[in-house]
Amino acid sequence: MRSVEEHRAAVLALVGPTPAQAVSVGAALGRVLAADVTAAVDLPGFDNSAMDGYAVRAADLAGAHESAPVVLPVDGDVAAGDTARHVLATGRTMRIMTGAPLPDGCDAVVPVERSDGGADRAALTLEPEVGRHVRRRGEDVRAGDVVLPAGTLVGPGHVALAAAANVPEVTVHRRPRVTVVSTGDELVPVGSSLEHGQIVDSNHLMLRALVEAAGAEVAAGVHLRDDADAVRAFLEAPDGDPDLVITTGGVSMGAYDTVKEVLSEVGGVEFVKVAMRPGMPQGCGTVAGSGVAVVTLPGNPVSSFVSFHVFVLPALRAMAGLDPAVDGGFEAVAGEGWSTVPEKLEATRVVEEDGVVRRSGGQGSHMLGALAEATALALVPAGTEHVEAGASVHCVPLLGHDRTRG
Ligand SMILES: Nc1nc2c(c(=O)[nH]1)N[C@H]1C(S)=C(S)[C@@H](COP(=O)(O)OP(=O)(O)OC[C@H]3O[C@@H](n4cnc5c(N)ncnc54)[C@H](O)[C@@H]3O)O[C@H]1N2
Ligand code: MOO
Repeated sequence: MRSVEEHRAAVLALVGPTPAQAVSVGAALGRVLAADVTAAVDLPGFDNSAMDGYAVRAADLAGAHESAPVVLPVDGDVAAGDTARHVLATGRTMRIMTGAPLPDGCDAVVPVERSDGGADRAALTLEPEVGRHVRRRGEDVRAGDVVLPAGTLVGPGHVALAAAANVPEVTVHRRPRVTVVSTGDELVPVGSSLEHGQIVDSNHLMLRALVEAAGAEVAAGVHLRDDADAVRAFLEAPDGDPDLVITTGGVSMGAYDTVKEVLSEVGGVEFVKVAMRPGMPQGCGTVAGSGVAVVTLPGNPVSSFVSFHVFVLPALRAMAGLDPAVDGGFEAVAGEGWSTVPEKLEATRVVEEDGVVRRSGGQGSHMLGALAEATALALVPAGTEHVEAGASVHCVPLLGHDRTRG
């Protein structure tokens, strides 16, 4: 049997980073920078006031105090957005608002709270030091600084910084494009009236949701019956011009396991047993002839879900320009004991709260009822028969519950 690491490496070998493209900074959320972002302007762009108050020359307020105000004539206002260049004369003040450019000659700001609020003459009760309540040009960022390095997964704060640095477009990796294929004669669309033996094609919607939750794009989605010709025709020329095709179902030992049957015949895709539970039957490769990269996931819903996290997610990260090895893994304490199979790595679906994990109900690979509550996978290594209550277990967060991916 192949180890989890070996199969993950085989899947990763199929893919590489997607090409770079320019996008407007406002559309960069969730994308990975393919090039450094360099500030076009200083931040702040000009010396400005941190307070609503009075622009002053600090030396004019020597000795000012609550009990000994210094009264200065007010030479008008400077508001945020005022583009005029004002000059502050010695022995005078101007009312100034937060973010407004400092008049030439001004070296401090007295907050309005330390005044009588006068508009023509103001009594000021603070003796400020030079620089008090002043935000200096370039104190945060200098024009020409690399503010975001290539490889950054763009979050809201990164969008804000690039925009403030007056960078209208950034270069990012194209979102990985994934075509999702579900297979099986028993499957019908959600909302159908179910005949005996039929089930809803939930993996299809589940895998689409996982692809999107991973920040990738669903290039196309299709359900195929267990018809070898239809499966062959689709996999040789899949819809959506995808970077990767993921299939679910039809990879085990059954008489109608069409994906395995067809791709074994076409060639280029290897079908293996991986020492993992759930998710033992797996396949991956490039379809001979077309060169389409395919990862074939098992059909059992929980197996498919777990396999996506363990094998497909690292590949999507690599395609997006991220480090595939970063998985947000964390150590937790088992809040209860449970048995596992010693021959395989067991991906127990768990609920994590305050660093303590418990199983999320039944662990059967068909049990979506128990899966939905899970927040993480506890990865119990092969060789373990029982996880003892109180033991430390290594966990990875499920998509939507990630804490430290990036
Ligand atoms: N004789 C053996 N039988 C099985 C083995 C084995 O080693 N020897 N392995 C078992 C394991 S482990 C798994 S996992 C499954 C994998 O089977 P397939 O990938 O071939 O999947 P199917 O047979 O098509 O379906 C399995 C199961 O999942 C349901 N299913 C399939 N697709 C969907 C979907 N899109 N949405 C919802 N549910 C789906 C399907 O109805 C079956 O119940 O094989 C075991 N058997
Ligand atoms: O591995 Mo299957 O994936 O155990 O149900």
